[in-house]
Amino acid sequence: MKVAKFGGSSVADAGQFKKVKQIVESDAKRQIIVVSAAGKSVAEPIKVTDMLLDLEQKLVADEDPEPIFQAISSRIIGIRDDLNLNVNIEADLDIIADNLVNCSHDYLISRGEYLTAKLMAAYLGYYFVDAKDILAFANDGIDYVQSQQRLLKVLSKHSQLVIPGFYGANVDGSVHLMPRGGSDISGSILANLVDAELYENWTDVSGILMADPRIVAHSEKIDSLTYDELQELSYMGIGVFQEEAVRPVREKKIPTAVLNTNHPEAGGTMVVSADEDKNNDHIVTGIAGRKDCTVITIRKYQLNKHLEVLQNVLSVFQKFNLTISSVPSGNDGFSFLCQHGEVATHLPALIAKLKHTCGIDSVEVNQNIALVAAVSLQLSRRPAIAGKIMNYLDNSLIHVRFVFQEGSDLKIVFGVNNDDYEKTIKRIYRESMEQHLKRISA
Ligand SMILES: Nc1ncnc2c1ncn2[C@@H]1O[C@H](COP(=O)(O)OP(=O)(O)O)[C@@H](O)[C@H]1O
Ligand SMILES: N[C@@H](CC(=O)OP(=O)(O)O)C(=O)O
Repeated sequence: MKVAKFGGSSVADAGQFKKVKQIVESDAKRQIIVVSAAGKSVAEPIKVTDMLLDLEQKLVADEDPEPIFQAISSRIIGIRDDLNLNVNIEADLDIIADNLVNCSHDYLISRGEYLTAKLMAAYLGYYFVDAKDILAFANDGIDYVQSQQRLLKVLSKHSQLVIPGFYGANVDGSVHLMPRGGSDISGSILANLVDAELYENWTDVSGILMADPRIVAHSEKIDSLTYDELQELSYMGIGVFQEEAVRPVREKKIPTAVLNTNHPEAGGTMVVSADEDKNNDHIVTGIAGRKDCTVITIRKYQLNKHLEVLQNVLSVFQKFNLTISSVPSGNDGFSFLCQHGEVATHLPALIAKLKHTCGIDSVEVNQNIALVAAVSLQLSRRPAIAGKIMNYLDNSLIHVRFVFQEGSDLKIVFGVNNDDYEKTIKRIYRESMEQHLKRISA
């Protein structure tokens, strides 16, 4: 059995639905279909999920939600009518409208997936199952045992299912929403639950590219990479596969393919375990990064002898509810990396608290920093690669503010100024491709 997840771009309109149907019907093993909410297309500049978020804003601001609700409804009804489907989707829209005022955030934002899956099930002639009746979430994440029991029960009666992505249910039965891009996670969990022979993640690019195609035009495709490499790339920000979607497939070593709904014939990227990976001749497997980081460096003379200071500092970060990664910077210092958007409003209060309650000698803040990571299994085997990349950047006059290697040595991260972000990615890409071409022609 195969689990196939189709992203928002693959279900953006009736034309995309037709492509999905062709793909699904070309392989009888594609029995579990997961869909995102209708996403962007040439004619539709906004994802339904973002329209729902706008709708929620209107409700919070006590403004009239009707125009956005109508826009969402006409998009969904438009797909239904273009496909000549006999589905009373108005009944579902009425229920959502009735619930608007009192419903939870998770319920409202998940309705794009719910409605899109209803249409897809009717179009494919598959059985619709609500994700909240399958994916059970407890406090510490997905409950695999309960979710599997529920899924197998449905599968014993219906062998072809469409399930909305992006949500499941809490213990009390209410909707549990996943992070943005979460349909990838739903598909991956479902693949785990049925021990799928393949998890297919259908999107609008022919696989995972070595670098973001919006930065490096005609970037080389990664033919295969390991779960760990994908995890690192996703963590660093490649949008094509949600970071939390790696674990469920890795746990059961389920081969995972990233494929293009618009060009199924083009092939894609295979994600496999390290012992099956064939992509050993690139010095860098992929490059990813993100802008707008804030680096907060604390210093304390002989910090290694005063670990209680670090403990105090960490508890301050915890109080402000910040997601951080931390890096030792020399004997007496420690740097904490945060996303600017998350830390900006708290910065003055955070700095004051760090200065006055933690027993540190100094605190320094650097903003507008971009992180760029080169990820490769080869980095752990050939440490000199890190030095080579540093050389390329130095030759390009890119000021590297700091470097660290982490993630079981699979990734080396360069901190550069925001303005150098694209240039850094392009430079690492160009040099690693040149090295690769030299190696294969030698
Ligand atoms: N390294 C990369 N390889 C492929 N796509 C990437 C990469 N980095 C960023 N992307 C972007 O991710 C997009 C696909 O993710 P997403 O928009 O979530 O698709 P979907 O709607 O199918 O879920 C691509 O259109 C591409 O612009
Ligand atoms: N619709 C949700 C979940 C999702 O996975 O979407 P997509 O597959 O289009 O990235 C979002 O926009 O975040």
